[in-house]
Formats: sequence, C-alpha cells, structure tokens
Amino acid sequence: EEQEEDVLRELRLFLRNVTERLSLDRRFKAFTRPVDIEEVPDYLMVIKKPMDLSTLLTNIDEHKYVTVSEFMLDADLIWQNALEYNPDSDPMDRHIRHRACALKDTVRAILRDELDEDFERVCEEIKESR
Ligand SMILES: Cc1noc(C)c1-c1cc(NS(=O)(=O)c2ccccc2)cc(C(=O)O)c1
Repeated sequence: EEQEEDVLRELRLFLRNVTERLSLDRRFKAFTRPVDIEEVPDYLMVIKKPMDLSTLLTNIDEHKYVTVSEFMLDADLIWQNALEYNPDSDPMDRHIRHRACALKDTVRAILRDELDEDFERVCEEIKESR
C-alpha cells in the first residue's frame, strides 16, 4: 500500500546517494563503468556476473532492490570480481585489489554509520510479504 511505497522510495533515495558518493571517489574510477570487453577480451570468460556502479544505479531506478541486503549482494560483486580477475602479484593487479578492498570497507562503513536497522527490518518485512 502507500506506506510501503513511501518506504521503498526512501530506500531508493538512500541507495542512490550511497552509489553516487562511491562514483565520485577517484579511487573507484575503474568501478564506475562495466569493464570494457574491447580492453579486457577474456573478462566474461572469467567473471560470470559483472557489476559496476553505473549498473547499480540503473538497477535502483528499475526498482530491482526492495532491501539493502539485495543491493549489497550486487555491490559486493564489484569488488569480489576485481579480486577474482586480478589475483597476481604484479603491481597492476595489486593496485586494483587495494582499490577493491577500499570499496568493500567503504560500503560497509557507510551502511554501519547511516543505515537504521529498523528501516532495513521494515524493508525485509515488505519483501517477505510479496
Ligand atoms: C575494474 C576492473 N576489473 O578488472 C579489470 C582489469 C578492471 C579494470 C579495467 C580497466 N579498463 S576499462 O576500459 O575496462 C575501464 C576504464 C574505466 C572505467 C571502467 C573500466 C581499467 C582498470 C583500472 O584499474 O584503471 C581496471
């Protein structure tokens, strides 16, 4: 009903705000767009579920997420994919892994500081009721 739509609208505003802040952080530039298959031809042979910050925003706008947990599953794909595709000891791999770990820690810190657990519980109840 209307109250549920109010909650989900607030969820989308919160998730957009978090995602846009991440996209503005220069450390996360490589995570702002899908990995370019022209630049990285074997990427889709290794990574089965690509994800990036612009795709997160599109998913939010398409009402894909009813809870923060669902959003987190996709947000976590971004850094998990980067760790999986860039495992080597060479400086380039290490550099992207450092940024992937910074992305993981930054998302968790934002949600710990800014997400009200009662709000997420209401979202979970809406999800269960559908
Ligand atoms: C992400 C990612 N996962 O595996 C790899 C490898 C990367 C990755 C891919 C690219 N090149 S790209 O053309 O696909 C691109 C440029 C700008 C934004 C988004 C993608 C650059 C870098 C980088 O560190 O600069 C990293």
